[in-house]
Amino acid sequence: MKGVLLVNLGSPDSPTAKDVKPYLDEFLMDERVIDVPKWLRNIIVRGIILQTRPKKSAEAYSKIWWEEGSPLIVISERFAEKVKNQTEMPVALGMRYGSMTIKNALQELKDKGVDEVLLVPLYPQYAMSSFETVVVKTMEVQTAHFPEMEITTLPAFYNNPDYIEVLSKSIERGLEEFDYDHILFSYHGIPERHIRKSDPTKFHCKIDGSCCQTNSVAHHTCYRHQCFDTTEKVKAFLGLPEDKTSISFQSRLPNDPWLKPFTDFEFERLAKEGKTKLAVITPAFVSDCLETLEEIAMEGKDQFMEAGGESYIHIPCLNDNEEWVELMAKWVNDWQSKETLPV
Ligand SMILES: C=CC1=C(C)c2cc3[nH]c(cc4nc(cc5[nH]c(cc1n2)c(C)c5CCC(=O)O)C(CCC(=O)O)=C4C)c(C)c3C=C
Ligand SMILES: [Fe+2]
Ligand SMILES: [Fe+2]
Repeated sequence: MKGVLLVNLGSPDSPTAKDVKPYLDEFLMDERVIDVPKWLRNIIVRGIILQTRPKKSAEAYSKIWWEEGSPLIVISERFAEKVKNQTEMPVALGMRYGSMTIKNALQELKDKGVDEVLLVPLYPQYAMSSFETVVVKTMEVQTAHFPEMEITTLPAFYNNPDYIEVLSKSIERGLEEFDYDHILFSYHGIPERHIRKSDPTKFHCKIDGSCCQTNSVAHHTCYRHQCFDTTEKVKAFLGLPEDKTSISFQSRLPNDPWLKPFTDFEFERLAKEGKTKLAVITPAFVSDCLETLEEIAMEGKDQFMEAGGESYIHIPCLNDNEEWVELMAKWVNDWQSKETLPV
């Protein structure tokens, strides 16, 4: 029998340093996130980052935590529940890190008689630190515990026309009541090195896109160009003028070169250039989370206003929006009945 496994990033169990620490330990000790030899990762993560970050992160999580729990988890659960209502197949939800494990989710599917699974990493763009680690972890769990299960992965949907339409319409709704003079597309950053590592052509990512024009693998452009592609397609769908939009990358750790321009620097640049009414969208995330609710909606607003901005909104992610649920249900049901996957 066929079934669906939705996987998102995960969150700590509570917004306390005690629970944030083991969560960050699992996250940052992932070799696809901090991609250095294990001995060095140990020193960087356990010897340096985990000494101070859990307290700081716990404070940030406290600001956005809901009564029901982590926004990312609660939203993902609502989304999964709605998708469940639109398909005959069993649907389970797992997280790459934290206590809602992929293993438990696969067990839930197995208990319902599932032996053919459609794995849906809940990331529009393909990065080794997001999409790829979900796939690798799921395959490891499958090999170790569920060898009889067959797993198929839904590809990154960053440029799928139906996804672009659903995303664009949600942005349009978000902009209805807001008189903007600029829209910033802020994507999660990654170290530049990750682009080179997961760029299928193994060349440096080039601004004109010539680095990654091949269809030989599932993610036929690098993460950075997938972000550009999502942006360009939304701009085309909504007819947004070139001079009213730009792209940036948020969230970074010190020491490595990360993708530029940085979102926080862009807030200052835009305000100084006289773009004082700013709308920010975050299309690397399908559900709102710490990175959108705290870093963009709260901190970002303060940074922009302090730099001279007059008005600011963060347009929510797709979350459990009906059109997004319907699209996901269409994708999974097409896989069930016709064996087709979105392209
Ligand atoms: C959109 C996809 C994501 C990519 C790519 C990604 C890469 C990446 N992230 C870190 C470090 C941290 N990220 C943190 C939070 C976080 N990251 C994503 C998504 C991607 N990360 C989400 C959805 C979230 C929010 C989780 C939530 O519970 O709401 C954090 C934890 C918070 C903090 O301390 O700031 C860290 C740390 C790295 C190093 C990286 C690529 C190398
Ligand atoms: Fe992250
Ligand atoms: Fe590229």
